[in-house]
Amino acid sequence: KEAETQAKLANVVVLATGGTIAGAGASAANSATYQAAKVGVEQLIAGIPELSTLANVRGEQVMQIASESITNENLLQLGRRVSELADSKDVDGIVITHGTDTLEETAYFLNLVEKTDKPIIVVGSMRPGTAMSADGMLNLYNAVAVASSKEARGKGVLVTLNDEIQSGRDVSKMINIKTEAFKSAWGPLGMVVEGKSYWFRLPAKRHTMDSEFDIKNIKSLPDVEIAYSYGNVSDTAYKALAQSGAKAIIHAGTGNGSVSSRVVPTLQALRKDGVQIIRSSHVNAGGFVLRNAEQPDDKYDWVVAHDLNPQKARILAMVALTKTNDSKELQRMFWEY
Ligand SMILES: NC(=O)C[C@H](N)C(=O)O
Repeated sequence: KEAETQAKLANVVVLATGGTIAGAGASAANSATYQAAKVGVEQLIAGIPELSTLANVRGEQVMQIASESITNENLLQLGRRVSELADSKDVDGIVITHGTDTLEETAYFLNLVEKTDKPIIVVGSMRPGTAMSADGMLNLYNAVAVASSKEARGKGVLVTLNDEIQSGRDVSKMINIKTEAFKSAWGPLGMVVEGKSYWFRLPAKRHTMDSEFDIKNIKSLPDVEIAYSYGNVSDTAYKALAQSGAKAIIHAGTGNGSVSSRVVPTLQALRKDGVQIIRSSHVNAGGFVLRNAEQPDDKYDWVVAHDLNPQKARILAMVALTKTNDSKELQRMFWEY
């Protein structure tokens, strides 16, 4: 009987990378002061016996780090492991436990490069498991529920926190002290309640199966850096980043990606030297940058990131640059993904 139930359940692999969801604090009152990346994947899974009613779950510790320290090498390592598992007929869904600081970057990266329609869910938590009212347990339970469901197939990489199912492309960490931390300017795709998912909308941008990028063809990622803009900004950071070898600079601009007149001549010169200039916005609730609005992008041969925030624009620029260095092609990709 037990073997029969097991055979019917989906096979879900939990790839653990660290973060607060694997964090531990000195006391239950420590919701904000703790060490990330302390608890191993086996302990995380064992802490939620109810997972066994959702799926046959097994864990793998891919790395054990706080996500602010993730490198391009880590991204590639994780991406390759996800791809191997997705290719296996014994795996129905993949969950990645991850720190929340760069969770949106990893989720978007996987959304671009994984050629599979199997569910890939990235999950984190805002409080360590040792804290009162820790959120990781339910977030992980929800992630496994979504990963084991047929309805999650073909919807791109998803993120489950705070009972919501978000698109890995759109979602961003908006606040660092609430469990309601992850938002998308365009709204969640659905909700998970008591292990069941309820869907309301679908992602419109190209992803996974429909993407022209494939982790199997990516050997390394080029250097793409971000420069932050504000009143009285100087061109020092832009110049230094270019000098250190950046192939593209994401301008984390004010408002609609506007560029200070103090910086425009430098960005024009850098573009002439071959550096791609990509205008994004750091406004909090979601930027929306349009070509030739605010700056003459056609004339300067710059690219706009549209609604991608600077950190997501960096991910797409790196992946795109593995295929092309043509600014028109880059712009096409920024509209399509
Ligand atoms: N809530 C978290 O997971 C934050 C942590 N610094 C991390 O990203 O690993």
